[in-house]
Amino acid sequence: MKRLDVALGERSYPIFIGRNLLAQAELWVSEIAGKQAAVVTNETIAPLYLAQIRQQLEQKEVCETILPDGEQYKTLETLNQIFTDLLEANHNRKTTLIALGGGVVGDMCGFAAASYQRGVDFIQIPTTLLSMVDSSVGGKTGVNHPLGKNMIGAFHQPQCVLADLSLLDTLPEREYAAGVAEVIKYGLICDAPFFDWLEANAEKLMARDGEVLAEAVYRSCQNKAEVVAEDELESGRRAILNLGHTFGHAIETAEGYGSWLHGEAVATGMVLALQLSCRLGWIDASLVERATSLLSSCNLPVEPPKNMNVEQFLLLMGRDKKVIDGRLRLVLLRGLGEAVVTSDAPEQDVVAVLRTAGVAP
Ligand SMILES: NC(=O)c1ccc[n+]([C@@H]2O[C@H](COP(=O)([O-])OP(=O)(O)OC[C@H]3O[C@@H](n4cnc5c(N)ncnc54)[C@H](O)[C@@H]3O)[C@@H](O)[C@H]2O)c1
Ligand SMILES: O=C(O)C(=O)C[C@@H](O)[C@H](O)[C@H](O)COP(=O)(O)O
Ligand SMILES: [Zn+2]
Repeated sequence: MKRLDVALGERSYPIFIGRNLLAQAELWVSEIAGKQAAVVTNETIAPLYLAQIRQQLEQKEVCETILPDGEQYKTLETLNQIFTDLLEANHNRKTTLIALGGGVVGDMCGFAAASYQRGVDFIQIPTTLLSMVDSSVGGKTGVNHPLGKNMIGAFHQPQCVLADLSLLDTLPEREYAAGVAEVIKYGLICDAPFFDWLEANAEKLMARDGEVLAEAVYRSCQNKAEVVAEDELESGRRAILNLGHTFGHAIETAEGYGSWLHGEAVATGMVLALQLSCRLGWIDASLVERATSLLSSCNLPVEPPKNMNVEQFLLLMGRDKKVIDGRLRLVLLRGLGEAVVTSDAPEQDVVAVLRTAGVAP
């Protein structure tokens, strides 16, 4: 088992990474300060792992919420189910919420924890690769709105993150690949040696080789923890974690949340962001090719959907949370491992990149 710490002063917390960690109560049950705990999970994960959680929480007064499964349920309406269950079970401000699931459950449980009785503790037990390497770390929580992705939410840090790699044994291939997109993101934005290592180990990573997987999760969390520690509330540098997301969120929103997985939309979004960086003369075409080929070899899409047009992209990208004074702010690369947040990309170049990628006007 390996441990990393997210250094945020009094909000600091550990990330534990290893196999068979659920059974190690000293790592996470010890973080529950009171006698009440509430598990939030979904209908797919509950039959797989809820019994193991219950076993560890025998001494606690436990409330359970089992959400419907899917990005399309990451909404304010579904969130209310958590509040209703907590209130019916008389949970007070000393309760601790436990997110057992992927990024959807984690983001919703985290937002419930941020807002239930004005804020209670929560623990992240991520069950997907994506949630282990990204969404469980850093305290971004929230839900989608039909008009935009993650538009309602709060920053709320967990008490700890338990990344139990054995839970990935049941994760479907397509979901696993979606997580790999966010892993590759770290190499591109801030860790060139990690990108080189991923190129060399892509086959083993996709085969879920134990050592390679553990290293990929560790390096990803380390990179994310460093960025978050520097800029918890995204007033500056943290936005680099959004590489590909302005394009990607537009795809997810246009497709109605769910037909494109988040990681898939980010993969395509990163390719578009790199193509734009290249068009502006900031990176070589060879880097765009390397990234595209790595993402492709990990079974990720690298071309935008054929049913979206440029107008739709620009409308949805215009609602991105990074927009200031009506100007798009994009995460682009100045080199491998050198992401920048910029409003210097002219709209005509964004349009040209989309058109070259086959998007209709
Ligand atoms: N807060 C953040 O910083 C952050 C970062 C990245 C992504 N996100 C959000 O995370 C979400 C995507 O997360 P995700 O990719 O984990 O998707 P997800 O939560 O929808 O989970 C993917 C699918 O896998 C199933 N599943 C989960 N764990 C499983 C397991 N161990 N075995 C079998 N099936 C399992 C789920 O039920 C679901 O059907 C998006 O909403 C995205 O916006 C948030
Ligand atoms: O932690 C962050 O910061 C990120 O941007 C990580 C992203 O991978 C993640 O998808 C996040 O939810 C996007 O946040 P948003 O603020 O662009 O909605
Ligand atoms: Zn993301």
